[in-house]
Amino acid sequence: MHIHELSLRSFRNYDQLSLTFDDKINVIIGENAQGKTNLMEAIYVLAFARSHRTPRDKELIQWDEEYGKIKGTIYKRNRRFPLEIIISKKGKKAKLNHIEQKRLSDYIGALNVVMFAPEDLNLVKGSPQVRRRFIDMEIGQIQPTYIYHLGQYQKILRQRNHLLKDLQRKPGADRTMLGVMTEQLIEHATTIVERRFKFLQLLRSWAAPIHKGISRQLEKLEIAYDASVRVSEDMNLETIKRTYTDKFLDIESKEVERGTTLAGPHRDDLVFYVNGKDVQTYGSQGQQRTTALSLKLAEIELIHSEVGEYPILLLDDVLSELDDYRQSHLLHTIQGKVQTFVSTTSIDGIEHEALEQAEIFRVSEGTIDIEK
Ligand SMILES: Nc1ncnc2c1ncn2[C@@H]1O[C@H](COP(=O)(O)OP(=O)(O)OP(=O)(O)O)[C@@H](O)[C@H]1O
Repeated sequence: MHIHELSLRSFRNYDQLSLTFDDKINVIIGENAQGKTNLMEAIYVLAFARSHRTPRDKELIQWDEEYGKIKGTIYKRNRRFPLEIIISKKGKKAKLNHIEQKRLSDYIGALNVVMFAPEDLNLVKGSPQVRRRFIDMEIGQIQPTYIYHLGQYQKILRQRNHLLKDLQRKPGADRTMLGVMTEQLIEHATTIVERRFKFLQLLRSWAAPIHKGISRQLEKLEIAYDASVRVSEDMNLETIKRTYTDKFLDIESKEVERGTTLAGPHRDDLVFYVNGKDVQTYGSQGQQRTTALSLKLAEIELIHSEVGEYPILLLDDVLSELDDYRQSHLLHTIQGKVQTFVSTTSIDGIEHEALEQAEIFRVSEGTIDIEK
């Protein structure tokens, strides 16, 4: 799939912008703070109806404006799809084929995007939240109903935590409502966990051979799910549910005492092992980077196998962070098959034949000129 046209209105530092892109490689060059990441972000928001760098949609609207708009035309399975996101101070609207989608889960998934930015190199070293977000975003774009379960789970989790805080103050109060909420929480939690397990199996099957290739056959990558409730990948949904129910019965008093939910997918994590050793603890910076790169490349292949088309790849200022070997591995892998956007302050350090045919866009203070 690829984005053919993109137009922005009052989005970040872009007043008005209209561009058409090459279906292979597009390079966005500019000094710092000119709008490179903002352009990448616009494509990301067009795919996910949310930003990768802020949870506050309002920040996306150009200062002093009432609303911001991103419009794009994408081609997927040789069909043309117009997409549109309108962000106002009151909320946002997502339109697919000019029709507003009431539920974001009906919108997300039309455009598949893989973003690779310097902060993704933190996937291994960073907090569990970074890894949960990674897995959630990826499952969400190939299985939009996952987003629905995740949204419901988070809503019930907030209400349940609120109730647990109340019970913490009045431990003798009636707990009927807590039971009802726990049941609802388990319903969504178990679906989330079961889908994460299935996704992990796929991710592993792609990431392990890719990692082996990048490490010149020297490293074996394994990925484990670190669950806060003792569930395992060989369990079916029924068994996962039973295990969850037992766990929550077990920890009820402790949860009331602490005033918060102590187990569930919001507390789970991923662990990466290279040659049997936990990369987060024992891996060198190079091994951690190779792991992050393998996961990103695996994501591209996984989306291709599930959706039938390659996603769009956004490389935001990340090429210069990779050494020549990893850079060239990445560019070689995507060459000719993945529409890619590369942002950089200078193209000098990036020497690869893939970039020779690229369309070059120069960004300066929120305006873009095309250079051939
Ligand atoms: N809502 C907004 N309205 C107007 N301008 C904004 C808004 N949000 C951010 N900006 C401006 O956008 C610019 C930053 O753009 P961007 O993050 O795309 O930089 P960049 O070109 O990627 O730079 P770097 O190479 O430093 O990452 C800053 O000048 C910032 O003040």
